[in-house]
Amino acid sequence: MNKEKDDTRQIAFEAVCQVLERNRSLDVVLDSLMTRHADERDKAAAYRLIICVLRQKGTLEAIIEPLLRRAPPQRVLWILLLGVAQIIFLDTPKHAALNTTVNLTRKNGLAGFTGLVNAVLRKVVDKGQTCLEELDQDRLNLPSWLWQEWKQAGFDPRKLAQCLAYEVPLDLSIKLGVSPPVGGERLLEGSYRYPVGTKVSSLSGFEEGNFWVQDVAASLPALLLNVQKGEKIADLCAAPGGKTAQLIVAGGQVTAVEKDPKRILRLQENLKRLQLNAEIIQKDASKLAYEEIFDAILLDAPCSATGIFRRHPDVLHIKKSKDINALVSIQRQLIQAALTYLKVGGRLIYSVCSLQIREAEEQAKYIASLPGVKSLPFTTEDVSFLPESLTKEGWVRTLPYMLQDKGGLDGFFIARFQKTA
Ligand SMILES: C[S@@+](CC[C@H](N)C(=O)[O-])C[C@H]1O[C@@H](n2cnc3c(N)ncnc32)[C@H](O)[C@@H]1O
Repeated sequence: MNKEKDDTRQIAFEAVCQVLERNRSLDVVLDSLMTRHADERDKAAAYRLIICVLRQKGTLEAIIEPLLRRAPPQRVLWILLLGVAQIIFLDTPKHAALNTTVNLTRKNGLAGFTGLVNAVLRKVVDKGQTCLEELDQDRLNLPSWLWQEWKQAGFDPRKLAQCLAYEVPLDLSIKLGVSPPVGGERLLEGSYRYPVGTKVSSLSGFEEGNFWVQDVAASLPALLLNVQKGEKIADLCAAPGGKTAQLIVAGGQVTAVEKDPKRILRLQENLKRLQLNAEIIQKDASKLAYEEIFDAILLDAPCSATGIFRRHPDVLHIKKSKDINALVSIQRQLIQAALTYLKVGGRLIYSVCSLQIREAEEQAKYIASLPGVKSLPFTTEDVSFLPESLTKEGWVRTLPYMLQDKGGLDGFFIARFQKTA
């Protein structure tokens, strides 16, 4: 690919195509696309544009739709989304947004649509802001199935959608006995928050492996396992390893299991940087030959990841309601396997970064209904830092609009059980 073609907007366009047409996760897409770009500022600009389109997709479409006489080819629509995002939400000078979007149309074999793109964007420059004020952006930016399911779950979908409007701060988990980099706010034992835009690799102590990036909500499952020194712990779905690191730091002898060969490399790299050791096994965690050997198990199960939509707005578009049932059955296989590997008397934490009750609250009820298992409810002391996350059943349910005055947190569900027989 030549340099001229390979610019910020081209990268954003290709990323948007891959996410929206092929349902690929943005992280995976960026891993390959961003390596083409050496310039850090260009990468940051491309990322900002992609995230904006994915967060505001419903709103952007509603601005564009009345300006079109008929639906254009899908790729022209993606190009329009990129152009309108720059005009309405980003600080791109309007003439630059217009010219570069028209060029993008031409460069991608859609020269027959440059007139249309130009005309639509001119109208958006004139009337876009007025049009924006009349739209229900919250409703538009969430797919209706998520709005419905979140409402039925008792969450406030409007407040959840509003979380898309804010940039997200950086949370670090800090190794025991190490001073956190300056400028952070302590949220929890070992978890510090840094202002929006902080670059982790620029913080002192990064090379030394003093800390790792992990949303404060994501640090709760391992924390709540309450590892005692020397306990034999399994982390069954481990990569990229944020929770594995916590379990090791807490004093556990950790076996980290991960099925995905690429993700296991990241787990290995992360533990290496942090100078932490675990037994690492690349395998399907539901198919291990263990029996009653672990004192405690963390099952941070694969899930729809709808709870992390603020940093990963691609989940709003690539996950569909019908995907959840398949995940529920994988989660159940992992739950059953985990209970086999656990000693009698041992603890199991089940967690998901999902806001879907089928993957969370209903799975906790399922686990509690299994023979030889009892629920170990959490108490207010367990979650004194965020008491509103404690449910009446004794589960922990964090929602992105909790801790709002400090910048919110990811949506997690965490439940604790004991194997009794
Ligand atoms: C929610 S992520 C785990 C995040 C991780 N616990 C952390 O804190 O960094 C779920 C992980 O489970 C892995 N996975 C999915 N199915 C699995 C299986 N059957 N056995 C082991 N790992 C699996 C996925 O590849 C993914 O890395």
